[in-house]
Amino acid sequence: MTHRKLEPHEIEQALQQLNSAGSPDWTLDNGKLTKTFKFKDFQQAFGFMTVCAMYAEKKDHHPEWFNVYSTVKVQLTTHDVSGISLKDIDLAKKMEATASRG
Ligand SMILES: C[C@H](O)[C@H](O)[C@H]1CNC2=NC(N)=NC(=O)C2=N1
Repeated sequence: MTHRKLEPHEIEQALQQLNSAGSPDWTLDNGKLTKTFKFKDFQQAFGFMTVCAMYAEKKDHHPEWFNVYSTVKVQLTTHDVSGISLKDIDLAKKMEATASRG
């Protein structure tokens, strides 16, 4: 997995890809790949976080996130490169797949 800091046009392309499947929820917010996931209840939200946490640990790439009941706001960035890398895109894709699986 690449560590290179992505160029703005590459991030734009990745955002379009991430959003093409569903609603245009992924944005670049303060230099971070951001989305607020809404679930049915806390159990669904925490189940999502559990799956993503194990994936993050396996990949050694960890999200910033904020959970209130059924809402999980995630902010992805790569500290190593002070920006967005393919690691963030990969984690975002995993989060999409996990959330849509329910
Ligand atoms: C030492 C360890 O590999 C690094 O600190 C990893 C851990 N998790 C990480 N997570 C994120 N989001 N960015 C990083 O640069 C990062 N680096």
